[in-house]
Amino acid sequence: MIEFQHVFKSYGQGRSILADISFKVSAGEFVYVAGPSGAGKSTLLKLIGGLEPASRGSIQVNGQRLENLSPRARPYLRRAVGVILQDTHLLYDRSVMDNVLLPLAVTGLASGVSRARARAALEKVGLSAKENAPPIELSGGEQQRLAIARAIVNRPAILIADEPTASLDRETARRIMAVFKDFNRVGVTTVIASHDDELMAEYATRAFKIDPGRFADSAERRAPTHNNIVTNQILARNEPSLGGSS
Ligand SMILES: Nc1ncnc2c1ncn2[C@@H]1O[C@H](COP(=O)(O)OP(=O)(O)OP(=O)(O)O)[C@@H](O)[C@H]1O
Repeated sequence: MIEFQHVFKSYGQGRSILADISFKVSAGEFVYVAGPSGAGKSTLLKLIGGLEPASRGSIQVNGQRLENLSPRARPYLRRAVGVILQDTHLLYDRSVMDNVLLPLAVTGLASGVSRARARAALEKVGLSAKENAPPIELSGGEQQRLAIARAIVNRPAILIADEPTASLDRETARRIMAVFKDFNRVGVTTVIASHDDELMAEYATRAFKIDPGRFADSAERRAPTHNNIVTNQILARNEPSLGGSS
């Protein structure tokens, strides 16, 4: 579903943020990416979402190689990967409904179909009652749920989220994670960047730990070579949902 092979990333002429990263995420997994501030978690998510190009190496997402993706294939990638960035980029001068309709605007769906889909997305995140409100009237947790609704309205195969619980209290954070888990249960491959190991351990099936310094991937038993340690740890408590018992 997601495969990185010897991926390097630097911005401009700067140092490598990610160096020789290789990993695979299978369909239906729930992975979280950990690591200290500046380690490159957001960068990793942006590479998966095709929002930043790799400097070297090969990235495959949902069957497509990103390094030679044609401009025509780009919208399909956008639809296959739902993205929730740290700054949710909500449109504060539009309604909740309009925010969720936005990604559907380019799909050519009839407006009735789009509205029905947007309603279904809002229902899934528990925001049906707020569809006419402006996002500014929503709490932090509700705004995060709106960002999730907007990310899943195109029914992506993969959902990536950057620190979606960062500024939320424990109970609200758990509610957000439960929303992600619900989507993951129906097969959406989920990758979340987070500092919150304890919370993530409750939901994720695997942890990638990026440590700027050296590189190793314990699951593949590789010797440390380059700049980043990616400890790839299976979280035994949470079985992958696809093909699993739940
Ligand atoms: N667009 C950019 N241009 C130049 N440098 C960047 C850019 N985006 C990120 N960086 C740099 O890349 C490094 C990794 O940043 P990134 O945001 O990926 O880390 P992070 O692990 O997500 O950090 P945090 O936990 O603080 O969000 C940082 O040194 C950052 O300054």
